[in-house]
Amino acid sequence: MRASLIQIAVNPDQSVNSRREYVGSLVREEAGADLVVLPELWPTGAFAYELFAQEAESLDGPTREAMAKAARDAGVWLHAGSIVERAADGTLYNTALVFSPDGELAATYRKIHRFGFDKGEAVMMGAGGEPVTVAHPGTTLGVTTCYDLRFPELYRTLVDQGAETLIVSAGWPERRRSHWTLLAQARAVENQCFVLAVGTAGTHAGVEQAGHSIAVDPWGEVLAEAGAGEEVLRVEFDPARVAATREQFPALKDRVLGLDAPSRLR
Ligand SMILES: NC(=O)CCC(=O)C(=O)O
Repeated sequence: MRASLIQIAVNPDQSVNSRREYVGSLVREEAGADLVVLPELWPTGAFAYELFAQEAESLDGPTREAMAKAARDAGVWLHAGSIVERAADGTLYNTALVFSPDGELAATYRKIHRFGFDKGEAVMMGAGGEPVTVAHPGTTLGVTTCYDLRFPELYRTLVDQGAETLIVSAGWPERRRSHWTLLAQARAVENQCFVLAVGTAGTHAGVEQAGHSIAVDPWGEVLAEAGAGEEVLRVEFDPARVAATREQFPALKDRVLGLDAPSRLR
């Protein structure tokens, strides 16, 4: 599998329309990859809350159109990051879009864990409720978005649904970069999966982004890591290593089920 993680610098001086065109051209340059992955909410930036209502779009909107065309032109599977989706009832969701190489929308995923720390996303957006896997011809993908990375139970559910390669499409701040790297490796080790985690670069809405997109193997080793700036991180991996790792060190077989009691913190 050849995967390209496109770490976009969300430049607030660029219009959303011109960023769509630009990102489409970056995807087209990855023709030949088996999978291309974009970060969370790259049209606006994940922390540009003041733009969410204005730039919200339906699942038939301009980002879908631009990314379907880019996937088709490049002939690639494309996880096109996420958009601010406006549902038919007016609710906003942070929704990831996955396209097959013919430009068909193969899957959507509404982010389940909304970022509540600064009250932005958790106040403005609805929560998704459906874990999503995608049957890519090379590997089963588990689709997750940014803050989800802190919640291991979602990843366990995806593994139970057959996920072998866990995607984390993010807009993660520099302030908590050590958590990003640590959690990406933890999700890989505990689930004996590949993790492909792509973030944004630059600064938007006053929040410096971490960059440092990362690919981790099922043993927790870092296969490739980006720097802080805009970059395409290209990585090759063999999905058969998931089954091999699980056979050689069968920790998942020793799970004790039924420990997921309701949280006392709620
Ligand atoms: N957009 C996000 O989900 C931000 C997550 C984050 O900053 C963190 O978990 O830390």
